Amino acid sequence: GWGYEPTNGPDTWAADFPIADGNRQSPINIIPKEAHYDPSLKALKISYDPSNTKGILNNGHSFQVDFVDDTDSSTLTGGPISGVYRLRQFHFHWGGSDNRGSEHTLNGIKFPCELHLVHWNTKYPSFGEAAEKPDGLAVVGVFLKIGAANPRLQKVLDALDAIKNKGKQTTFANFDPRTLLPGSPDYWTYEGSLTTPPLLESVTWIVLKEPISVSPAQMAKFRSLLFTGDGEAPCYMVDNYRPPQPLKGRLVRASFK
Ligand SMILES: NS(=O)(=O)c1ccc(O)c(NC(=O)NCCCCO)c1
Ligand SMILES: [Zn+2]
Repeated sequence: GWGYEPTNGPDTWAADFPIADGNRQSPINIIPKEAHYDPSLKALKISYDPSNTKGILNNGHSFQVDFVDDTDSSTLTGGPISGVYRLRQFHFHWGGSDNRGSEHTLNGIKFPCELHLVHWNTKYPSFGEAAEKPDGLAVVGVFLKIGAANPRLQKVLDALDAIKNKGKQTTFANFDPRTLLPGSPDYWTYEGSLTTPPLLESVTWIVLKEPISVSPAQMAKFRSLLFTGDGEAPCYMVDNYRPPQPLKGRLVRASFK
């Protein structure tokens, strides 16, 4: 199956997922000077209920923290979206060293890690249905940059020892993903896709301007995970990022001047 190795990585995905060469693929390189300030863009309204936290899973491509999404208790509204989107999960992408790892880039600069908070439009009956619609998903992206240790990340990182291998999951409760967000509300937004197969063109991307911090030791925790299952030859989970894709005429809007 698909992955991030030379034999199954991003350059091979178009064979099984031809939409990889589509007109609204993600991620992209964001060039702030070429973004269009849109005064009609609203502030993001984020309201999460920590009691919705369901668990943490190594899915063989990243690890994700899953949320109960059968009610409107953890939602995203406002910003560039209409209606109510429910939080489904959050996950990360990262590099084998601090000079790479993010999916979106800023003026061609890669960050060591990128957080994705995945939400789906409640006008559709489920995440799966929404994922197939052009306005089905909204993903908030947050850059992580090397600096002081981030205490908000630590509870997530401390759970990784229990999910080292592909397919492992463990209990994870009462986590408020809001604590992972930076102070500034400023964002860029554009129409794009999932950054992993099936690469569905259903995502309104909302990439926050202000990064959050992560320390080198915390990055080493991310890199201690394995792509591989128990009993397989171990392969460290690193460089699980897709590089930027062609803009193909899309506008990137900014919520700030
Ligand atoms: N990186 S992303 O654009 O925020 C993103 C958000 C939600 C997703 O569902 C996926 N991709 C996905 O689920 N692929 C199916 C197999 C994954 C492991 O089970 C990617
Ligand atoms: Zn992602």
